[in-house]
Amino acid sequence: MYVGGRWIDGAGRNALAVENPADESLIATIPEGVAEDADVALDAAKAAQPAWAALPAVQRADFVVKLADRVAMRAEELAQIITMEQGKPIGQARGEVGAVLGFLRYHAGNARRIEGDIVSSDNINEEIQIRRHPFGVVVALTAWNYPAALAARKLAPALVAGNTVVLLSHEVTPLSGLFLALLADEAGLPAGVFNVVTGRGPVVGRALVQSRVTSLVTMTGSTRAGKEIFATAAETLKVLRLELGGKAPFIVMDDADIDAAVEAAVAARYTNCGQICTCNERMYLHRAIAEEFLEKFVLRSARLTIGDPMTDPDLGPKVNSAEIAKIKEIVDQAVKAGAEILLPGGPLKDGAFAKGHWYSPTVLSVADNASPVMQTEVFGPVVAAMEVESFEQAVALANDTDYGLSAYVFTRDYRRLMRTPAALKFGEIYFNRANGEQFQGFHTGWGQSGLGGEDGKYGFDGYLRKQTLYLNWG
Ligand SMILES: NC(=O)C1=CN([C@@H]2O[C@H](COP(=O)(O)OP(=O)(O)OC[C@H]3O[C@@H](n4cnc5c(N)ncnc54)[C@H](O)[C@@H]3O)[C@@H](O)[C@H]2O)C=CC1
Ligand SMILES: O=C(O)[C@@H](O)[C@@H]1OC[C@H](O)[C@H]1O
Repeated sequence: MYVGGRWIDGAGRNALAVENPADESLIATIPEGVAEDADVALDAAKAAQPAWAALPAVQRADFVVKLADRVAMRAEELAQIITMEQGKPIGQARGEVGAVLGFLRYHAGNARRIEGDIVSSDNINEEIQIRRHPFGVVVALTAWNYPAALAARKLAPALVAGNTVVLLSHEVTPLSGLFLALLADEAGLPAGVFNVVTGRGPVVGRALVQSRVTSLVTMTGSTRAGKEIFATAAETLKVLRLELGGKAPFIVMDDADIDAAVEAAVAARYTNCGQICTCNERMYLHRAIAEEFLEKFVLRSARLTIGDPMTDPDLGPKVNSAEIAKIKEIVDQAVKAGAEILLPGGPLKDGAFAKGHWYSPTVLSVADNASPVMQTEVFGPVVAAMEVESFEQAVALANDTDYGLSAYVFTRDYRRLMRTPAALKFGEIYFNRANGEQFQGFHTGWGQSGLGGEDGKYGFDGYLRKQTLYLNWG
């Protein structure tokens, strides 16, 4: 762990194994942190925060840019760490490093945009000012699907805003976060400004959320864990930013460019082996184009390459065996409930796949939106399609979910396109394109997909609290 500018070897703690999901080999062990580790890290962050906040914002941003420069210098090492611990194909891991750089550099650019307001008062000789301040100590909890990018997405705005940070690097993929700490150390970040602890969410994560030292918790992960964190945070009324699960609908209408829709549906389902919160999780296809779309989609899915992620295939392994078991269960339940199998796919266990966590692209067709595969987040290379009669039916079925993160709509009808934002209850909608947020956007989940939102000016503003001054000189 990296606390107060020093490396702590975790002596006296249990060791947690870090596995390479491609071959199940042991690549590292990390300390299984306990509540005391959380407290020590929070104290270091608290001690460092006043001096950090006192720096002009551009000087804080300079440190963040130096960190970005170190990431750029050692980009290939970080990409290989990501692939080894998480399993995404190396080309996609390089893309994740690009996202780390983007988050760091974008938010460094916000340093000169921390502003306030002067508002007219109802009283004579009085002015109202609204100021922005950092919260203090921010706790960052990340998912395993983008272990480096998700950490940078929180770290960069938090630091530029004047907060200090304690990151719990997910126990399944802890090495990327620890490597970022190493690079931050090389970049000369002052001690205690960025701290990284390891261990399990319900133990060290819970202690981080519970502590009175923590002012704000920013978490990306499952809706289940988000609810636990919400409950824990209630005791001390913490400010929360939760980026949770999704069940994105992919709507293709009769007037869509079918080939473009197929390509986007493939990218949005299978990138990172389907392990993205914005992935295409269920498809609603207008009956006039459903047959053509599915024929092409199944063909493209069947042709995707799967194998050793270091050789940069289309799909690497899933992150662990629990995830394989979870997906298999969803597919089994869906088939029991009447789903038709269009591409059997399923777990791979033989030959080159004897070791590792492999799941081949699987496509189903369903007639009932209540099917488990249309309601439960898969987070893997499995997708089901359902025929619809109209745009209105597609929207109603898409909205029939507790989630509200992202949605896809393929249509060339301008009227439909303009009606969609008010009709679909999702925080992020992709029209006529595949997934992939931009740094200046706002990644935000509605419903049980979270609260808060990240990126862009609104994401940055989330790391600043407001203070109102009534200045009377009467
Ligand atoms: N909306 C979004 O931006 C994204 C959402 N996700 C969602 O994340 C999920 C997969 O990620 P996982 O790593 O399995 O998430 P997870 O929910 O298991 O863990 C997320 C983080 O929360 C911590 N944590 C877990 N339980 C905790 C507790 N009781 N108290 C405090 N901390 C706790 C974990 O240690 C980890 O750091 C999927 O559902 C996916 O949709 C993933 C990426 C992006
Ligand atoms: O969190 C996700 O799964 C996505 O938002 C993903 O995370 C980092 C990448 O830049 C995003 O596409």
